[in-house]
Amino acid sequence: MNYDLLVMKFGGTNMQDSRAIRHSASLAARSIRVGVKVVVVVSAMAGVTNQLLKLADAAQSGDIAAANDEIALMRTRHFTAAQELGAAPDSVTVREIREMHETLRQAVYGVYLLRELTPRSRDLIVAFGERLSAPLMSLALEQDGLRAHHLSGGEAGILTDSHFGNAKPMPNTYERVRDRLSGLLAAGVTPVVAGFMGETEKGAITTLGRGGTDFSATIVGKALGADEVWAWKDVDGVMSADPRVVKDAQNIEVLSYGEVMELAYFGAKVLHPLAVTPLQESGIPLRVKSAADPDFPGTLVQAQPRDEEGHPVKAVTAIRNVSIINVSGAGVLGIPEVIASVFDAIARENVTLLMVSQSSSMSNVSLAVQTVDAERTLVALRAGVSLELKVEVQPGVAVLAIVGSGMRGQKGVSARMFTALAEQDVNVLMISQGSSELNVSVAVEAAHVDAATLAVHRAFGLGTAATA
Ligand SMILES: Nc1ncnc2c1ncn2[C@@H]1O[C@H](COP(=O)(O)OP(=O)(O)O)[C@@H](O)[C@H]1O
Ligand SMILES: N[C@@H](CC(=O)OP(=O)(O)O)C(=O)O
Repeated sequence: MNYDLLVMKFGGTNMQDSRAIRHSASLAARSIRVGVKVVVVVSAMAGVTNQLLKLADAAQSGDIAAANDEIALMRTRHFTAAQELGAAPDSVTVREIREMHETLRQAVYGVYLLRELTPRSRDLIVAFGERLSAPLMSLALEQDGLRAHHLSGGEAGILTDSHFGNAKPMPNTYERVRDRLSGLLAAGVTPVVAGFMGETEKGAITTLGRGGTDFSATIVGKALGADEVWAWKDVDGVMSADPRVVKDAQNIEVLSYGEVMELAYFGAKVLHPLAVTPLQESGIPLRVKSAADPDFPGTLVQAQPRDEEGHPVKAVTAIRNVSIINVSGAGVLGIPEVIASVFDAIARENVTLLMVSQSSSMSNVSLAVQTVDAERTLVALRAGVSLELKVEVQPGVAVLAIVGSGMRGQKGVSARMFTALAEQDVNVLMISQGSSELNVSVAVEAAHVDAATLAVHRAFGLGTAATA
């Protein structure tokens, strides 16, 4: 296919050191050399986001020495990469990286002085990962003989709400991105955008949620009306299960936007859950591609699903670190106001509910939430609902989901899943099926999640072993 404009996203693994960055730049250069305009969107070097979160926590708890040690390690890593990519010690890139580390150090010192880490200051600190890797990608493209210019998310026009840590693009983002990037592209310059981040109307830095660089790339893709958005990964594409858990997981050739959203929501770390949302209206395809095997087609994500007769399920995914919160109280829960107070309390805390189920006797409601959210959900419920209700938490749970549009109207799919789980002696704690019939999810004990994933993957004939 002849492309005019592509957006290419490179994740942490593809930015992890100078060798990976050089290779990623060469993948963009392959297309640019044949006349395709490319916008590159980059993540932080692998591990840097976690390091930034850790050092911010250290500063907040008063351990500024530990925070500074981490900053020093990060600085060495970025300088080494710049040097290996050919930057001279007095070059603009090295100076820029030095200045950014200095600003980071000051921001972290502020957190230490105040012993306060707000979602706003955490975003400012954590976005340095992407701001620091963008100049490295520009450098690599320039070393490849191309013209490049790097920009922060805000400079690229990504304007968000002030939901720090999980910000969403504002409607006028798309126009702004077009304004900021079209001129560069027309002048033959490749824009390199720092992913994962945007800024509010007032210029405060925000982040789009973990894994948010995929989302940045699709925002840019929509803004520019790109032919496709390519997310380069360290896997072949979106697979039938996490390849770290299921060795014979297979690449899925085509998925619909809806299927990919379900997969990401239910734990497939390969894409950000909202990544496809900017593409839905325009129908721009997203391709997940292997950086190690660039000619392999990977996974095409588009509006229409592609279903194969006899294969209703396309993938199995799992969310680990889940807790179930049980709300019980015979008689009281049947009263609509009481149920409303349960959901009101949760909505106020902005907690994502992974699963909800209510017993038909109306004596019990079970809610599955991420374990990180369990404590505040519990506190909110105990404070916000009738004293007659008992609220208890059960940690150590995982949610397993099967996804595929071919399940719609098919009988026996859940039965197959439950048989596979029963044969593995896995106890099912909760069950839920969305009315869209794109997924069936179950809560199981966390200790059984890998065995359960393998068994369900096998039961639906998803592995290479099954198709060989
Ligand atoms: N269904 C799946 N298909 C592909 N990869 C998956 C799936 N589930 C989990 N993963 C994991 O997601 C990783 C890729 O996502 P991520 O590391 O965020 O990519 P990147 O940082 O390169 O953008 C893979 O290494 C793989 O272990
Ligand atoms: N660096 C951010 C954003 C991101 O998208 O990273 P990656 O593409 O490496 O998953 C994170 O770790 O969440």
